[in-house]
Parts: sequence; structure tokens; C-alpha cells
Amino acid sequence: MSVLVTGGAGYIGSHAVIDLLSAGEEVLVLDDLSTGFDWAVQVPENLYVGDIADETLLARIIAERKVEAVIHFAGSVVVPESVVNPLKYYLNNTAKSRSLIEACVKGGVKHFIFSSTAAVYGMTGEAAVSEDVPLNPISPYGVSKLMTEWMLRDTAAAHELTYVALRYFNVAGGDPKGRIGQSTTNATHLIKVACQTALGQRPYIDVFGEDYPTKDGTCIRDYIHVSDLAAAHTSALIYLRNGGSSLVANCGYGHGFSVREVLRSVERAAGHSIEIRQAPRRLGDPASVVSNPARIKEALGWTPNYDDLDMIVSHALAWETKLRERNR
Ligand SMILES: NC(=O)c1ccc[n+]([C@@H]2O[C@H](COP(=O)([O-])OP(=O)(O)OC[C@H]3O[C@@H](n4cnc5c(N)ncnc54)[C@H](O)[C@@H]3O)[C@@H](O)[C@H]2O)c1
Ligand SMILES: O=c1ccn([C@@H]2O[C@H](COP(=O)(O)OP(=O)(O)O[C@H]3O[C@H](CO)[C@@H](O)[C@H](O)[C@H]3O)[C@@H](O)[C@H]2O)c(=O)[nH]1
Repeated sequence: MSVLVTGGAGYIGSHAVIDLLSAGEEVLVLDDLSTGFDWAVQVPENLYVGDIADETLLARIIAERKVEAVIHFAGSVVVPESVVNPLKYYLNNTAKSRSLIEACVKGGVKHFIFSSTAAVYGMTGEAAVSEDVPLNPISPYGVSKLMTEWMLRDTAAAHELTYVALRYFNVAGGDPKGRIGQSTTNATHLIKVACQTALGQRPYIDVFGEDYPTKDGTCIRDYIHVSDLAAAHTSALIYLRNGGSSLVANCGYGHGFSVREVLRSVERAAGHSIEIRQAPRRLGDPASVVSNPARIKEALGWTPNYDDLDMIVSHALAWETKLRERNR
């Protein structure tokens, strides 16, 4: 039996592949390489380059390789892009996930693990957010992911499929052994942009808004190390395999850092200051987004290993340095 990882050439998926391999799983990757990289796939012999909505290809992989579970990372991930091009997100994240789920049902796949997002919550307050608060996504990206959660809920009720949907908070850092990291071109994520600034690849970093009702006026986020997130998927797989019932769970550490705190951490890791400029608020940014991770800890027994902002940042910076050499 094998585990099929869609989007396994991308940032989070490639880290999940490493974790699954270290747990002894037989891992296959399906990726169209639109934003991922074939060199990031640690099982090149098991990489299928193709689209998640290619029914013929899916039917063949599922049958020939006896796919027991699908871990679904493939998708489009840029929130502001989803506002200007919503139909791209409803196609790649929602409609194509529907095709993939159908292929799983037809092929008798038993378990499905899905990359959802804290963006399904929308404007959360300052308190840590639990899974059962009312959901009010404010971007097409968040809606596109929430619709997939709902498709999974309804499919699991009607068919022999169990699922875990993990709502990721702010993912950052890279493989502690330096094999892979966040390699996306034109990334907009705070820690990546700050690391590029520290390395002189960008002249300065903008802080989007310093007038939020937070401790220092900048936005607060719950940053989770990508390797801890990857391990949560392996735990989810074992949970479902052992008969666990379908579950939606937050994946974050449960405490937040402000943009200013993150930038100070980057300066510590780099050993020098970086140029920071004040900029207006970015459209659609909630002041504070912090998870309540009680459910994932209890249901999956998930215990983070890298719950330390300085460590997350130092791994991100180490990877960014390596990537700079690689791209030279
Ligand atoms: N990065 C974050 O902070 C974050 C937060 C919450 C949720 N997520 C979710 O996690 C998942 C992975 O995100 P990431 O940051 O690794 O992004 P990424 O862009 O690095 O990875 C996505 C991968 O999917 C592939 N892909 C895209 N569309 C495809 C298709 N139709 N068929 C086959 N392959 C396709 C891409 O080539 C890429 O390798 C996404 O579903 C994203 O929505 C990410
Ligand atoms: O150059 C920058 C980049 C970001 N920020 C701020 O840093 C914070 C974090 O921003 P970013 O790293 O872009 O992440 P988010 O916008 O919080 O969104 C991420 O985290 C969400 C979950 O919380 C996921 O749903 C999204 O996919 C993922 O992009 C926000 O306040 C931004 O305004 C800056 O001030 N300057």
C-alpha cells in the first residue's frame, strides 16, 4: 500500500514527504510543477508530473500503486491573488479537489488528509481560535478551501472514506537538515521576505500597518515550523489508519508574535540590522490570528519539536542562504 502526496514538490508537501519516508511509508508524489520543483522531491522515481484533476492518471496511479491514502497539498496559495482572480482559486482549489476526491472514492482510497487554512476563520479576535467558531472567510482563497472541507465532510458521510482537514496557521522555516525549504519565487510571506532582506536580496522590508490594536501596533500571527506541520500529517495518517473518525483540526502552536518581534528575531539570526520601513495596512489582514491547538494535541497526540521563533527563523535563513548559492 502507498500514500499519494499531491503537491509534494511544493514547500509544505516536500517536507511532508521527508517525514513520511522517515516513518517508513511508501510515498508517491503527484505534482504539475506549476510552483513546485522536481529537485525538492526526495523520491524522484515516484514523481508523477500531472494534474490532480486528470481522472485517467489518478485511476491508474491508485490502482497500480495500491494507494491507501491521499495527502492533498496541491493548490494555489496566494491570498491577494485570489481576490483579483477568484475563479483561478475556485478551479484549482475547489473544482479540482472535487475531481480528486471523486477519483479517490472510485478507486477505493480509504483516507484523505487535506491542507486547509486559518483563512477559513476570517477576522478572528485576539483570543486563540478554536475549530467550532463560526467560519467567515474574507478571501476567495479561504472560501475555496472551506468548500473543500465541506465536500470532504459530505463525501465521508456518504462513502467509505475518512479524512483529516488540518487548518494551518503561519507556516515558516525549513528542513533542519537543510535539504529543502521555502523556495517559491516571488514569495510574500513575512519570514521569507525578511530573510531575503537580511541577505541583501531586497533593499528593505515594509511593515504593513503599525496602528493595529496589538501590543506594538503590528499584526500578530501564530508561526509554525514546517517540519512540525509535516509531522502532523504523518500523525493524521496513523490516526486514520487506526480507525480514527474524520476530524478538522487547527495546526499551530497557540501563541503569537508581532511583525516587529519577528523582524527582531531575523536580525538576531543574521547578526545585523535590516532596513525596515513603515507602510500602510495590507488589504484583508486581520490584527491577530492565533490557534487553539488543543484538539490536534489530544486527537493526534501531536507534540511539536520546533516551537521556538528563533529556531524557525534560523532554519529559514539557513535555507535562504543555500538557495541564493544554488540560484547563482
Ligand atoms: N504556506 C502557507 O503558509 C499555507 C498556509 C495554509 C495552508 N496552506 C496550504 O498548504 C498547501 C501547500 O502550500 P505550499 O505553501 O506548500 O504551496 P506551494 O505552492 O509550494 O505548493 C503547492 C504545490 O502544488 C502543486 N500544484 C498546484 N496546482 C496543482 C494541480 N492542479 N495539480 C498538481 N499539482 C499542483 C504546485 O506545483 C506545488 O508544488 C496548499 O494547499 C495551501 O493552500 C499553505
Ligand atoms: O513584507 C511583509 C510581509 C508580511 N507582513 C505582515 O506579516 C504578517 C504575516 O503575513 P504573511 O506572512 O503574508 O502571512 P498571512 O497573510 O498571515 O497568511 C499566511 O497565513 C495564513 C494562515 O494564518 C494562510 O492562510 C496563508 O495562506 C498564509 O499566506 C501580516 O500581518 C503581514 O501584513 C509585513 O508586514 N511585511
